Amino acid sequence: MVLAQLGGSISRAIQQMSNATIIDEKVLNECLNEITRALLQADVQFKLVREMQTNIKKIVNLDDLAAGHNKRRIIQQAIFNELCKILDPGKPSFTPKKGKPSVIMFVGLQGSGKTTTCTKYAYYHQKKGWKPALVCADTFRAGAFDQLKQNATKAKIPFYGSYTESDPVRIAVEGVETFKKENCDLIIVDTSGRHKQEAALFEEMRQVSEATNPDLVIFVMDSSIGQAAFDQAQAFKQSVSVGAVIVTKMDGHAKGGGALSAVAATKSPVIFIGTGEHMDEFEVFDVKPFVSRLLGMGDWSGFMDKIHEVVPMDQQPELLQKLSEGNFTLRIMYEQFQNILKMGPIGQVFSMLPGFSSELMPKGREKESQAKIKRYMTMMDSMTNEVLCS
Ligand SMILES: Nc1nc2c(ncn2[C@@H]2O[C@H](COP(=O)(O)OP(=O)(O)OP(=O)(O)O)[C@@H](O)[C@H]2O)c(=O)[nH]1
Repeated sequence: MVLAQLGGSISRAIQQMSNATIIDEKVLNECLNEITRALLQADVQFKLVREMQTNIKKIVNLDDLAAGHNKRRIIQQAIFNELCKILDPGKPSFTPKKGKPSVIMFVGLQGSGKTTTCTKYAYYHQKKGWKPALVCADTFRAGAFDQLKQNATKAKIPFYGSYTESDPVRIAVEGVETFKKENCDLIIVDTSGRHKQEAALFEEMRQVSEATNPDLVIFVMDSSIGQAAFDQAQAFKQSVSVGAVIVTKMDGHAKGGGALSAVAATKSPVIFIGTGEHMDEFEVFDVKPFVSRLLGMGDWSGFMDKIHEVVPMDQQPELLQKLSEGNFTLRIMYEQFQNILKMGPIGQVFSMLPGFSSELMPKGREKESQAKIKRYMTMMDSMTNEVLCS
């Protein structure tokens, strides 16, 4: 997973510090230097890393911490808070309201995944009862309209675009008007990919924004973006009022630190992440559970939600009752193994438990573990049948 290596390095630095008998200035500095190195290696912008280090040092004043204070926990919490601060500027993004038309404009660098993400965003809301529509204002890339049309048709979402009109402003305005008349409540405008060096394309984006007056501009960013991330993201923010970020390709193995910098540059929250090429590989983004899992600190609330999702409500009290009576049968064990498999990729589930960073369960090994559990299941299946039949 993206950023897994960074998470692993930070966790190791904290662990090494914990192993020290006394946590003094020297030990803290060593830990922070290690974290700084990891962040820089992962492509996080230098200025951001410096700021983070200064803030942590300000918060963790070892002289002021009375004996008996759990210094390790305080330092770990400070690192956690600083990473959260990068990903969440503290002000929520505009939230569209069902039944009331909202215009959402997608912008970003070339190939960042805008068109794919527009459809994912529309599909996600459509499943929740919204009436979304897609407008293709990308007249720059040949094939952009065809791609959007194909995605929209597959998801049964209405779309608007043109093969002949070359003015994206005109298409965007016409599309938005059309879908407002059709009472669509989420009108999504896809725009061309561009870099800050392309002044004319930036001016064009500004014009589309001015003409359609979007309620929210979403900056779509590829997680593998490197050192140039901060400046590019800042240029977008200065041209149009970016209000939220979606980070794509989180299923890859990119270093991901550039993405952290770019998020900081937009001063806007990450609202979703893309985790694959398919329409439903799209997740709501929550900062705290994400950073918690990244640092191997677990995500108990996410884990409990998963359990509630897979163990049917009516079976939960019965299961607890049996367990409290020490009544743990082969049948219960079998059913619980089945439930674990329903919880999704095993790596994702493990990363919710404290002590497991996603680096410890890389993608390749997830399949291996899932296969092992499946083999246990088959074994358990025949054992259960044998016991029940005898
Ligand atoms: N693995 C993975 N691939 C993705 C994800 N999101 C998009 N892609 C792929 O990234 C490539 C580029 O996506 P597009 O949606 O065409 O990107 P774009 O930003 O619209 O491209 P331009 O219009 O040229 O700027 C495609 O091959 C997508 O399938 C993701 O979350 N994970």
